[in-house]
Amino acid sequence: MSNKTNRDEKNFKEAVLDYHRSEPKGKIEVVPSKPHSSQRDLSIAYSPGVAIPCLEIERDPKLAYEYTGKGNLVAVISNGTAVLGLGNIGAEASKPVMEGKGLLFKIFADINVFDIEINETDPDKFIQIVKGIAPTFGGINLEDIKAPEAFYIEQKLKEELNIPLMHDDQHGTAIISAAALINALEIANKKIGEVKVVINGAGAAAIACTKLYLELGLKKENVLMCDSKGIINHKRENLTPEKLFFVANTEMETLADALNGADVFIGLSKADVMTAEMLLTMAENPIVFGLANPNPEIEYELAMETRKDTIMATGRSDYPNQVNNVLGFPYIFRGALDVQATGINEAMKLAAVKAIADLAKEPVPEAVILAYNVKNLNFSREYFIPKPFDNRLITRVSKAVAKAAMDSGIAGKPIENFDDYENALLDRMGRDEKLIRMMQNRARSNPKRVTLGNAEEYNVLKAAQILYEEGIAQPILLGEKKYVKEQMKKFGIELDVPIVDPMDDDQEENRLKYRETLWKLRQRKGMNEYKAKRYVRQRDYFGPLMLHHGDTDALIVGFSKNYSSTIKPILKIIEKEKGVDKIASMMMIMTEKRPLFFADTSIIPNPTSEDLVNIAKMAEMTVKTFAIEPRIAMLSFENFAGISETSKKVAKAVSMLHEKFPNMIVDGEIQPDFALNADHLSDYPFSKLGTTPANVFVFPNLESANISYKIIRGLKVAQVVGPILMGLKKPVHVLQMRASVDEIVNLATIAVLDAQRRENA
Ligand SMILES: NC(=O)C1=CN([C@@H]2O[C@H](COP(=O)(O)OP(=O)(O)OC[C@H]3O[C@@H](n4cnc5c(N)ncnc54)[C@H](OP(=O)(O)O)[C@@H]3O)[C@@H](O)[C@H]2O)C=CC1
Ligand SMILES: CC(=O)C(=O)O
Ligand SMILES: [Mg+2]
Repeated sequence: MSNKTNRDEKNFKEAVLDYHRSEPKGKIEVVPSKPHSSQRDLSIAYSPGVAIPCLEIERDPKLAYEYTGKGNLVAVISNGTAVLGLGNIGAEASKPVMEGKGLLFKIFADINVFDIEINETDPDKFIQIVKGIAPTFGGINLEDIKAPEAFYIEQKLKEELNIPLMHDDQHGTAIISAAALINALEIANKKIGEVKVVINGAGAAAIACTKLYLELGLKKENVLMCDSKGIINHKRENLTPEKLFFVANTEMETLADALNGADVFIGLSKADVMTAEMLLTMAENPIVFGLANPNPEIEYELAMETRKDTIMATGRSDYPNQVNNVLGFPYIFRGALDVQATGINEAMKLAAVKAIADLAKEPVPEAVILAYNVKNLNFSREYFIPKPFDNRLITRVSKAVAKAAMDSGIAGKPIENFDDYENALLDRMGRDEKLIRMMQNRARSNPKRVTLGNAEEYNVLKAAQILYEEGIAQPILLGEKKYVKEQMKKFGIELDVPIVDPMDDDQEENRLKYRETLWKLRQRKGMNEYKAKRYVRQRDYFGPLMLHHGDTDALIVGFSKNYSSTIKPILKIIEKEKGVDKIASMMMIMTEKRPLFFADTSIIPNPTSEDLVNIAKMAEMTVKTFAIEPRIAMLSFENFAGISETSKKVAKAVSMLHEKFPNMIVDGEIQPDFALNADHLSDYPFSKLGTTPANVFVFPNLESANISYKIIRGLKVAQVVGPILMGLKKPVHVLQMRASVDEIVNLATIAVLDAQRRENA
């Protein structure tokens, strides 16, 4: 080991210990979930009030799910006999792992955990203890208990308890590795029914994994299983029933023998037991899962150096394809708890395998790509299993598991509406993407052609891929064809959509048509035919002209140019809507609770009262497109006082709005914190806003609007969508410079809805 590696390891060790000992020590704590500040609160939370739910539960034990936290509480229980790959280190020493699991349950699936380390190695006594504490919990996750005791313990407890219970090292590992195996086989172009598989390890994880692979089609005669003594063959004596099941009729003895010609190696044993020489003897495109923790059976670098065609997964987060049960247990328990399943059966496990395997083939959201600091993730040798921070796992896996529990008849409380359930899952995780999802669903019902400018840029290409694959829009890429294709290749983005290059020969007809139009539109504004001919070869003009002619339904531009130079050609070509004097723009701010809309954020520097009236009216109409009732606050830095010049301007706009549009919910001038707060609003009973907080903010000038949303964007406290251009006859929107992939996808989605609205108008 080099000095550098030594130093890195030492630093890492210190960092890990610091993390664990910093206050509050450990990784999880108990937090009250109900009010507790008054004497009355305490008399309800505890005696005497608490006796009432106690008696209710005595009458009907199922009511424990109603009146206590049981339904969302899982016990993570170990006796410390097979902790990671560290072996029998004892109950107390296993506590950091169990607390860690508690943390993962909470952050990934909002499940509360008590970690319980039991100092008992006798299986029957252990079972008795777990049974004794079971009433506390909605589910039980057994962890790091050594084989063969683990099989007996789990089996007995499953028979005796009727809550979701799973030994995660067995089934969690089986589920995730099976999903990875299905996908790795697809990449290797091999069939599960034909491959030769070597399983190294014959413990809890290995036995359960292999059994699940058999259910998926693996042939038992194609399996060679090895334990610490070598291949489990017919010559071996004193085998446990679990090992006996896998006895192979072979004279071969060693792992090296077994691997000769094998297609797949699954390591669930110990670090470094597989050598480069062994790997060299495997069949082509060898699938190598080195899953021992913390270090795999063969180091990733060594495997890849030895054979370039290796398709590899490990249990580690620092290499591609991490097979870790964190991809499964939070979501499997979430789904099982939510339907009050009486167990975790094969149907639920298989549903989880499929959901996880399928997810790896879908385009990866930008948030995940950013979390892993990579350029792109596409289904490939380097990515065939979803990443732990993929926030789609909760909806995909939990839904699949809950549904399987219902279909297989073990759900105590079936889910009535899976769309509502999906929303509840997302709400639980505090990710308010509901509106975006609703918008995307509506876009999908009638996807429109959306032309994306600057198509050579990665973010634009990635956004186009998502829009296309998710069926939100039919993207058209506007850019230099050759370069766009090169970039697609470079980023591994495969996308079969039209690429429009204004310079290309195949655009000659359009160039002529657009030249004529541009000249006619602008001939009294200094445009001559020669200039028009030149301009139509520029994308800034070509895109708006496509839109003008209906050769695209919507246009998204501006990724790499500033707003004002991007918007100029648009305004020369696309007319304003009837009755609109000045166009304006609006940002949608996706706060945790609900969306807010800010206008005008980028067009009218110092609006007059009349301008503010128009901005409010256009904002009202646009917000209605999202099926949201607009409640408009006309902002200032005073509340209904009209003292400063700014407030006077706003107050005048408000009185014009009240007179012209008596049904509009609009008032001011008001400060934003008052407009957002029901208590503060109640001080102004005369206001049209009543006591329901406003959701649309019309700012007194561009500076305040622009600065406000940029603070939010910069702080990353809420997703910002827009700017949504208001007042033009056609759906065209200008991106913020260097917009993120999500921002482009969201704005394109809005453009599709805009196009749909105009089609239906
Ligand atoms: N990546 C992941 O998600 C997961 C990884 N794991 C890892 O899998 C490993 C096993 O865990 P688990 O099944 O719970 O533990 P067990 O104690 O139940 O099983 C360990 C198995 O490994 C075998 N073994 C030990 N040394 C060797 C060797 N040199 N060659 C072949 N086999 C050997 C043992 O053989 P014998 O029977 O002869 O004692 C035993 O069968 C651990 O490293 C663990 O970290 C586990 C769960 C999830
Ligand atoms: C990941 C896990 O559960 C283990 O290594 O034991
Ligand atoms: Mg474990």
